[in-house]
Amino acid sequence: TSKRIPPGSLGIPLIGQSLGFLRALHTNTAEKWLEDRIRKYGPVSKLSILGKPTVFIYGQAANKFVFHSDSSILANQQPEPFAKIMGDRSLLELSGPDHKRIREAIVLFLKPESLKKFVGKMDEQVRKHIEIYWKGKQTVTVLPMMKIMTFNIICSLLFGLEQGKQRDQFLSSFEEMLKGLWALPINLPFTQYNRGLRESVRARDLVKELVQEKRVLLEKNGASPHQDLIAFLLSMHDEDGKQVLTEKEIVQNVVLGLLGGYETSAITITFIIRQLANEPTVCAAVLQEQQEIAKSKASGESLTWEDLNKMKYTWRVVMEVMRIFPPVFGAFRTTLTDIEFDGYLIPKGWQIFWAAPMTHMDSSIFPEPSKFNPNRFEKQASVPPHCLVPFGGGPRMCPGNELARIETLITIHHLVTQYEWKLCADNHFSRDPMPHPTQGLPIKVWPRELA
Ligand code: HEM
Repeated sequence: TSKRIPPGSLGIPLIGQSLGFLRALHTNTAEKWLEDRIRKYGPVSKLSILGKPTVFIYGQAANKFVFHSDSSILANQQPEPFAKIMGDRSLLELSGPDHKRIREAIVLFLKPESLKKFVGKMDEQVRKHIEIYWKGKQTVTVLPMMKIMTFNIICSLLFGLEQGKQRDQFLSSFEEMLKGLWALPINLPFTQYNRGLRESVRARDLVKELVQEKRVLLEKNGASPHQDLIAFLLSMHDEDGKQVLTEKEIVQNVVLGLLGGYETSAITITFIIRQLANEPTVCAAVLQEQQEIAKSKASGESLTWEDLNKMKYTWRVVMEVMRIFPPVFGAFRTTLTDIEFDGYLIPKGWQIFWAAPMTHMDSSIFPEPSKFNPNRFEKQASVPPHCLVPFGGGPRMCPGNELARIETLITIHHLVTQYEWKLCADNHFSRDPMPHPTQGLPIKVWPRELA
């Protein structure tokens, strides 16, 4: 082929530009880091991140290309740390029929019609959380509290695991696993990558035990297939009576669901709380919408699916928070053949890197992009396709988006109707690689006096 490989440099072997990029994420200058690249090399450029040659592409057409290219040319193979820590049978590593089979099974459990019946239970868990961690307190550090809450919700939904020692063991393993994902793939004692690898083995062993316990319970008819994701997947059989997912696939994919789901949701809720403190007018409008819903309920009555569908303004606030502060900065694909994009050749086996902020903060797509303005979503059709991508897009779009919507709306409902708050720390945040506000967002809280 006569096409050119994109401009740029691959840097020092193995390390490439990883350190510079990770530092930029940490100091919350990753958008600028990428903009500098674009100024220097143009819209398509090569670099090396997390151990592999990579091409960075951005914009509406680039997002469409990443999310909708056929999986036979653009696979979801991740950089080495993701692959080793998450395992070779997780959705993140699979493409084609295997991806489709596992994803369809998980989506069947996470689709809105199935999650509807968990709204009451999630409502109960959010109230319990607020009762324990917020009631009577003068200050609350939001992010760690929200991580506990979303971890608990997802643990009971995916694993059927309620509060207790087993669940606490999980939390510490999962935190280390998450940190290891975006580490340099240098496996020496005391590196973050090494800790991530060790904890991933421990976490998978814990989940394996849980799967085996659940299998026994199901065989004795003591568990409902619909009570949690593990029971659901264990109960799925094809026409020949064969279990649709192997035990290894169940283990790796419920771990993926938990890892993909709890910190992302906790961060979204944390940034909403931060934003409501910074934007009194927006906060007043959210309060008004939520009080209308609260008025229609008896004291202590749970929120329902129908209530969530009335939270239209609050949902616009959530979308605006995810536009400006996307929990997932970006992700990778791997080319399975030489492919062409925008006149350049991207060789087989290279990574492609997409980054959400590049369209979220583009003024030709979202006018005055730094301005927090939930009303920009009043007309859904006003957002062009492939531009608002906090959950990705296409056949790999986040299957947990409905679960995230439900837990976020329930939490905001209870917090704004019961409490007021103001920030105790500055507005700064860093990305590790997910955005973390200074000191985890400590706030002063007091009960809301009802008018
Ligand atoms: C606000 C919360 C969340 C955000 C912002 C988010 C974001 C994302 C993004 C951007 C992707 C696509 C990555 C790519 O295309 O490379 C993704 C995939 C995924 N997410 Fe989420 N997520 C959230 C919550 C959840 C929850 C609650 C779950 C699980 C219950 C979950 C499970 C997954 C899984 C399994 C995938 C891989 C799907 C596949 O490859 O087919 N996520 N998520």
